[in-house]
Amino acid sequence: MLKAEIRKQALKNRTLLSDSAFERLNHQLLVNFQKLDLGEVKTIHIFIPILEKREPDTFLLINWLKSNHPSIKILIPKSDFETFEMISYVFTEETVLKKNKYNILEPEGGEVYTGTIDLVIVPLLAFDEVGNRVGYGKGFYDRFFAHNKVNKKIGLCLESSPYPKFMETSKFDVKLDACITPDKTFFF
Ligand SMILES: Nc1nc2c(c(=O)[nH]1)N(C=O)[C@@H](CNc1ccc(C(=O)N[C@@H](CCC(=O)O)C(=O)O)cc1)CN2
Ligand SMILES: Nc1ncnc2c1ncn2[C@@H]1O[C@H](COP(=O)(O)OP(=O)(O)OP(=O)(O)O)[C@@H](O)[C@H]1O
Repeated sequence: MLKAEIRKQALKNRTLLSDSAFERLNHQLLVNFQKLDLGEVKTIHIFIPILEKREPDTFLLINWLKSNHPSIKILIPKSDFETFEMISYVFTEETVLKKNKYNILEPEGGEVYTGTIDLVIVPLLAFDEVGNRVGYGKGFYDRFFAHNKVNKKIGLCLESSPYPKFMETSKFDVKLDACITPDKTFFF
């Protein structure tokens, strides 16, 4: 199956989820996220979800981090749709979020972070058995990994099974170290 077809199918599957199924899957993602060893982690880059598009509810993860790992610096992305690059902003109680034209909440002003990032949580539509990913297909995360120093990349996916290894890979594709799904976490 081509990535474009997988993307289409995964987007469709998401729209078919009932509210209660979506809530249950998000809770399971949180439980599996809580099992990660965050001992060495000082900075986490995490996306703010487009809940109306049924993206994994990372607010649950962010709130858990704030309560249980208050010393971890939380970074959120701001996208430039001309260059397809993302900039990292420090997410604090003072951060003002504003919707961009794609309905993504993004920081307005605040502190830009340019140092090493210990862990990036990556939004996924699907993934394969060796850690290749399918996102929206604009290459934001591939560019981000090419231009930033990142120690670990972990995907969040509402679908619990990997696809067979994608045949279609490009030199820009950066593999995940792990993928958290509602059923289990896969390590690659
Ligand atoms: N919540 C969230 N934030 C994120 C991402 C993401 O996947 N989820 N990104 C990950 O890259 C970056 C933004 N990437 C984007 C890539 C493509 C489109 C886009 O083309 N949207 C179209 C069609 C989307 C669709 O097929 O449903 C649209 O909304 O009209 C939007 C954002 C950074 N922030
Ligand atoms: N570092 C880079 N420089 C230039 N182009 C890039 C770079 N990284 C990725 N791209 C381009 O961006 C597009 C990404 O498509 P791909 O199907 O891999 O997206 P994806 O896996 O869904 O990823 P994402 O979630 O990052 O959008 C490809 O056309 C690729 O050539």
